[in-house]
Amino acid sequence: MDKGASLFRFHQDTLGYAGTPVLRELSLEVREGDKIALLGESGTGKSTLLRRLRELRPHEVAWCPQQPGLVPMLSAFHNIYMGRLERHPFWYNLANLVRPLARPRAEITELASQLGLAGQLWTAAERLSGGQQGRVGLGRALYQQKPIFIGDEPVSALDERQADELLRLVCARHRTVVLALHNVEQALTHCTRIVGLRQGRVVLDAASQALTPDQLRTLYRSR
Ligand SMILES: Nc1ncnc2c1ncn2[C@@H]1O[C@H](COP(=O)(O)OP(=O)(O)OP(=O)(O)O)[C@@H](O)[C@H]1O
Repeated sequence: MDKGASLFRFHQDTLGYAGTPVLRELSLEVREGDKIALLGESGTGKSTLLRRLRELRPHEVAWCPQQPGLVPMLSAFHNIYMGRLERHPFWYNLANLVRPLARPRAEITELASQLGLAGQLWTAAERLSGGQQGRVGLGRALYQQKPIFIGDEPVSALDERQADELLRLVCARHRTVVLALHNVEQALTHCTRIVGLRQGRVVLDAASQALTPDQLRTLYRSR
């Protein structure tokens, strides 16, 4: 299969915060068509890398952060709609806030049913369960309709069946996907490439088909 165009390329780079390095000697290339799972212990730098990817191509990235950051008083519908706020003029967004317009209403109703949120579309975010809030956050990222999906543990609040369904949806709707995950089976099932981090360094970068869950679990073993 042809390799897609290069989207992100790091060569011996350091990523971190205000002079504090988190990822060291980072060499990594992400190409169009990649479906990458980032694995590694908590605190090893997965979110730091994902944030950097988003900063590098802000207009092409559908961003699903670890904390969905929903507006508590607004409905699931309106929180999902916020994924496209910037695409519309102020008056359109205001009109849609007061009385949802036909087009976004149809689009978001359809998306909400794929997310298993059909019955919660008009419920305020603050009245949803943690898993439902996570799905609204995911819906907002999907509604952005950008070619690259970057998700920071986007299904961590969901049960296995829902997580599998939604990861399938994410991968079907985006050519390029980079996800921080903790579940090695989910990573191998849904992603074609695994990047493993340990103590701020890339220690694994291989095709999923060449790997087993046990090999991936070693990323979480203390040495
Ligand atoms: N905004 C920030 N300012 C300074 N340091 C930060 C900031 N965000 C994260 N860090 C530090 O960077 C390191 C890596 O954090 P990061 O969130 O990238 O890890 P992670 O692998 O995504 O962890 P988790 O699986 O728990 O989400 C940690 O030591 C963390 O304290």
